[in-house]
Amino acid sequence: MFGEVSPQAGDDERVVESALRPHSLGEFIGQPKVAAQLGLVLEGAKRRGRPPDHVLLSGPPGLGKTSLALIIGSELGTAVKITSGPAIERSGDLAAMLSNLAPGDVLFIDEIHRIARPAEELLYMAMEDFRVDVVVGKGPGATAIPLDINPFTLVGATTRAGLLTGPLRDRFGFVGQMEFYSPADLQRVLDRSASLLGVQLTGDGAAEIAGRSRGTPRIANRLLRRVRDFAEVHADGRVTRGVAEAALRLYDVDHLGLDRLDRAVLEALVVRFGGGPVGVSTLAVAVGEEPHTVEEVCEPFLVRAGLLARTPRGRVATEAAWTHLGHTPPQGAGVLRGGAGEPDPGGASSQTLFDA
Ligand SMILES: Nc1ncnc2c1ncn2[C@@H]1O[C@H](COP(=O)(O)OP(=O)(O)OP(=O)(O)O)[C@@H](O)[C@H]1O
Repeated sequence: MFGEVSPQAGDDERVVESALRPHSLGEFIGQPKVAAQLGLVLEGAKRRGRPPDHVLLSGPPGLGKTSLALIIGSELGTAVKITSGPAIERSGDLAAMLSNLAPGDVLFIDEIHRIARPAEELLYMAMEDFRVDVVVGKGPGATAIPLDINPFTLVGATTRAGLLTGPLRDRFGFVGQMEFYSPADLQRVLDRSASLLGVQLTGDGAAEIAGRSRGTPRIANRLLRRVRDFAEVHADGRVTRGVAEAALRLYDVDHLGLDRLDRAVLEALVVRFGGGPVGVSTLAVAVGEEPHTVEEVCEPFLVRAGLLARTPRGRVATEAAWTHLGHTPPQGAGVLRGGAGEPDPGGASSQTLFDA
């Protein structure tokens, strides 16, 4: 049930992704607020010689939550055991995991909002008192035997902090809200990755890729690898602005960084549903995707980019979305001029991503 810290050999893309991970807070680019706050939490714990408070990291996929969980382990000099909410099917599985932790270990639970309810309840006592109740027997004769476990630090990651129950959220001593990265920080991520991969990346090439990376380091690194392929096959291997533009055109990544699925969502919203409002499930069916993929992968960025708004009545395309897709926005009232709906679940500020 525990995942390995290093991914399986043979899975090239994941091996590269792991190789590109920052290993210390000093190496971790961007997220100045979370990094500074977390640095303090870890330093305080180290000085006291005690495991730090439990940490919840929240934000859209690919912003560095797993990287930070691994960094917490390496900064503390302890092992990190990895699992995920959906992988914990029975509370007994979680009890076994918790009782196998060595003193001070970090337990990383990705997608913690998807943990089953009985396992979540077991986690409460483990987080607070470092104890679990092991239930022996079934039915009316069942008894709960309390079992001490070693002090540990739970690091939970979630793309949907709002779905966490109050009691679980309250047991985290530190909550880090990850923000989308600025283009300047993404350029630094790209420069670092290029030097680790031995790719010649020019400043304007990095700027071009950064501007199309949806504020997300994982996407920046993925685009860099695709552009590198293009540079090696169709050019002299150097990643310049021209090479990046040509490669990303080939891979259907537009100048705002929208990919095929983002555009399909916007196109369905604008063309099939006249700009909305429409429910997320209907929208997901229209593009042949799972509602949670549309909600957790596409929407945070589309909202942040001011292309889609979440309103109490459903999803609505903004005027910018109509224009971006090459359609004329309907005239008159009712067309939103910016992402004026519900705030981005990633918690990103209202600063536009495309101002650099
Ligand atoms: N601050 C950063 N500096 C440099 N590289 C980063 C940073 N954050 C993330 N990355 C890169 O982005 C990749 C994705 O990061 P990570 O897996 O930690 O994200 P995540 O938020 O856990 O995503 P998910 O929730 O989808 O698992 C990493 O392999 C790493 O190469």
